[in-house]
Amino acid sequence: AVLHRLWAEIDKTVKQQVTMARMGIGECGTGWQLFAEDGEMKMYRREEEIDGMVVDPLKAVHVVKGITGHEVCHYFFSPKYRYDWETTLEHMTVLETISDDTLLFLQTHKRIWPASQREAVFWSHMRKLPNDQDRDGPDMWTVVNNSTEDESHPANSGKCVRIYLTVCLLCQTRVHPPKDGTPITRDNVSCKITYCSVVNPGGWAPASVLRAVYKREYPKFLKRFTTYVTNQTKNKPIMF
Ligand SMILES: CCCCCc1ccc(-c2ccc(S(=O)(=O)CCO)cc2)cc1/C=C\c1ccccn1
Repeated sequence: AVLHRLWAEIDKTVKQQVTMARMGIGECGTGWQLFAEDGEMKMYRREEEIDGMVVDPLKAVHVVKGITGHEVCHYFFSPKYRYDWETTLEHMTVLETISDDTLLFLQTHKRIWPASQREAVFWSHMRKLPNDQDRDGPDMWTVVNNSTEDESHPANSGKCVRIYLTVCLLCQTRVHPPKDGTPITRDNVSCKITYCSVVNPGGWAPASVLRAVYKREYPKFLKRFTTYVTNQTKNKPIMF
C-alpha cells in the first residue's frame, strides 16, 4: 500500500506515546501532583510552562467495569459519537480520511472567558497493540491524537487561536472468566484506561484561567466519556 505522507510521523508518535502511557506515575519523572480522585479515577498533572504559557501535562488512570478497551477506543475515535460526550466542542470536521483507522480532524472548542476561542487540527489514529508482556493476556487498544499542520487550514488565520495537543488514550482489557465455565458476560470484563494529554494553548491565556479550566474540565470529561461508553454498550454484544 502507498504510505500516507504522515504515516512515518504517526507510527513514531504512537509508539512514543504508548511507551509513556504504560509507565507508572512514579517512572514518569518527578513533580506529578494528584489533583482529582473519584472512585477508581485518579488524575495527575505537572506544572510546566513554555514561553510563559501553561502546558501542564496531564495523566489520568481509571478502571471501569463492564466495558473493553476496544469499545472505549471505538467511541473515542469515531467522529459520529463525539458531540454526544465532548461538551467543550463547538464544531468538528473530518478534513481527511487518511485510512479506516486514521482521520484528520478540525475542531473548534467553545470559548472559555476571558481567553479567545481555540481550535485544533490533529490526526487521530486507532490501533490494537500486541500484549508483548503477557502473551495470552488480552490485547491493548490505543487512540493517539496529535496536532499537525494542514495547508488548507493555516493556524491563526481566523478568529480562533490554534492549540497544539498530543493525547494518548491507552486501554487494557481485563477478563475474569466465571468459575463455572459459563460464557463471559459484561460482569466478567473491565478496562484499565490511561489518558495522557499535553495541550499548548497556542496564544496567551492567563495561567490561572488555564489551570482552573484543566482542573474543572478534565475530571468532568473522563467521567462523562466513560459513562457514555457504559451506557452505549450495556445492551450490546461485547466488542473484544
Ligand atoms: C483557554 C482554554 C484553552 C484551551 C481549551 C481547550 C481546547 C481543546 C482541548 C481538548 C481536549 C481534549 C481533546 S481530545 O482528548 O483529543 C478529545 C477530542 O476532542 C481535544 C481538545 C482542551 C482544552 C483545554 C481544557 C480542556 C480540558 C478538558 C476538556 C476540554 N477542555
